[in-house]
Amino acid sequence: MIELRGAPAAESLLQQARERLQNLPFVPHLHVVRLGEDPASVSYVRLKDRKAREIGLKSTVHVLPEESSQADLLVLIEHLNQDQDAHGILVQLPLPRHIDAQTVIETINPLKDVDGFHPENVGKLWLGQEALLPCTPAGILALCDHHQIQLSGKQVVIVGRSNIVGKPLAALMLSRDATVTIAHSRTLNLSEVTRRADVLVAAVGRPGTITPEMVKPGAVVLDVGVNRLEGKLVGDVAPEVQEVAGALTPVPGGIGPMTVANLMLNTVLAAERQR
Ligand SMILES: Nc1nc(=O)c2c([nH]1)NC[C@@H]1CN(c3ccc(C(=O)N[C@@H](CCC(=O)O)C(=O)O)cc3)C=[N+]21
Repeated sequence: MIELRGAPAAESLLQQARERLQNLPFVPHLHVVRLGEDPASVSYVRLKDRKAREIGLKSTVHVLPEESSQADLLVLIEHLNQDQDAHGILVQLPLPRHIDAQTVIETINPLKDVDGFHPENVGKLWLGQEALLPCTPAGILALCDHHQIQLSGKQVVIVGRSNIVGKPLAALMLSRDATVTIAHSRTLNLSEVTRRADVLVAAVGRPGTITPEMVKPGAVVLDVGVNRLEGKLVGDVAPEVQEVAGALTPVPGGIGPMTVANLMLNTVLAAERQR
């Protein structure tokens, strides 16, 4: 089993971001908005802020109280939309229940939408037009490229149909001429479907979802899960899958670092387009 480590692939994305940065007459500025003190959100936002500074971007984290109104959040976003010194805007998800995430996402200027979640960017992605791409799916493609995993003509099965991973990843895999299946919680005979996969992607958010009998021997397995289990970070793929897979991404140290690296690249790309 080949371990598909994210760090070296993430480094080449970061290198690309640094090089493009050199050719800009100003320093791009990433703004991350967080509501409340959910420990996972605090830790992810810190990771993004630290990496941004590390590669020489400006980074500001805006922390609003958990009980802030949706109107207050929208006012901040509209302010950042107007701000010439805000090139990337990211609102950390999940948001508290009294706030409608879709409304928030649609308020962000699509040119500054470094998450690639705005409907304009989603539409462009499916049309094959230039767009800001969602960080995790784009990171998955970059990881495949780095490890020379061929996608053209292959059976790619994605388990999970979220707007942030499953659906956009399907569009990106299609653009690479893969044959794409999206499976989900209602899929009948799930293991029959997953066993057809040359490349199997687990993006469900539940530990142990992918078990060895669901994997074709030798298949590439990409674990997008980030679950905290008894204080440990685990993916969606059961450890025993190592005995069957031809290649597997570790958690941590697999897709996670690719997501953060792509956010940095997106911030630079967004800044280039705002010149
Ligand atoms: N608007 C928005 N955009 C996001 O991109 C977004 C979000 N909300 N909400 C939460 C998820 C989750 N996410 C991760 C980022 C980095 C790692 C990461 O770097 N993980 C490390 C380990 C980090 C650790 O130890 O906790 C790894 O897998 O090696 C994981 C998960 C981005 N998300």
